[in-house]
Amino acid sequence: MPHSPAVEVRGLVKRYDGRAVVDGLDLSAAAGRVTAVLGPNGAGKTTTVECCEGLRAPDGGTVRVLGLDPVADGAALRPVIGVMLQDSGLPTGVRAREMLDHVARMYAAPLDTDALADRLGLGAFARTTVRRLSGGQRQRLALAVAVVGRPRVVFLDEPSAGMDPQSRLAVWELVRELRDGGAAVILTTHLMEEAEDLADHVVVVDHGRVLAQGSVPELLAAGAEPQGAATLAVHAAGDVDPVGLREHLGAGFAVERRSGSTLAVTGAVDPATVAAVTAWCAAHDVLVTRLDLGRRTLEDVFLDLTGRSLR
Ligand SMILES: Nc1ncnc2c1ncn2[C@@H]1O[C@H](COP(=O)(O)OP(=O)(O)OP(=O)(O)O)[C@@H](O)[C@H]1O
Repeated sequence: MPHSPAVEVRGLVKRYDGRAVVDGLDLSAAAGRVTAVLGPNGAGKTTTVECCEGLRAPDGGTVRVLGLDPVADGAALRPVIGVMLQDSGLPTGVRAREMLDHVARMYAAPLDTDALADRLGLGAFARTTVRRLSGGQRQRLALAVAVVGRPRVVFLDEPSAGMDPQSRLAVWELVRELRDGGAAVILTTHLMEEAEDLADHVVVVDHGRVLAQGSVPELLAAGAEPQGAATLAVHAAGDVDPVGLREHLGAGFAVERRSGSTLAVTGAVDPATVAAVTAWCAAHDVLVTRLDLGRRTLEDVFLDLTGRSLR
């Protein structure tokens, strides 16, 4: 029998003030898989996820979670889904640990709250009210609350936003365990590293539509450089002028700014190109701190698909 997806979204439309912020979006997420939804600010990720959670009613299309309609069948779904909202959504006057224990009591077979609190480091702020938690602490509590009921489907909206590196690693480990335990995990993120590390399936959305989807290797392969071309990332200690370097390298090379001090040189990069780049940098008193050849990242694919301008 074919395996039906845990979450299936077909032709989803959601309008605000007559404007479609989700505009015919298709998405499916399987059990035992992490599905990452990526997209620029305002792309429609949260709106899509909130339609799956039953928090918003679609204006068009269908959403099914474990075969049920999240709005009409909300009561049946609530015990088997876990939700971590972007703004945590937790009541602010309750102490952190009391909140977790209270939610745990609502489920038939919750996780051991001592162990969960321990691994997410909640002990340090167990008696602090939600209102007084730092952003990262609140995120950790919201994640614990989302998973304590052993959900079959977990929605995590930017789960590691604002977290320190230690917390992020703990979150990633927990997400992998949920997946390995058979849950369908759907997460939104702006962290390409998070998607590369965790996701079995990546869905890139913009303007409320899916631009591309697949595994990370599939997306990287689909956006590969033309035959013979490669990208050399030039990381420098200070600002680098892409126009000057492009003129120095001549026709056949494109030079783009990736961030203030990183340039991407694309073309038929050979040893002479690398020498020309470092010679130009030396002549302009630019200290090169790192050179990376070739490895296209998910961020490259994302920027190619969604453009480089701010929204
Ligand atoms: N309740 C609302 N009323 C009106 N507009 C809304 C409402 N909720 C969301 N929007 C608009 O819908 C669009 C999509 O928002 P959404 O939160 O889904 O984007 P997102 O991809 O999650 O963005 P981000 O990465 O910034 O979290 C935005 O332009 C937003 O302003």
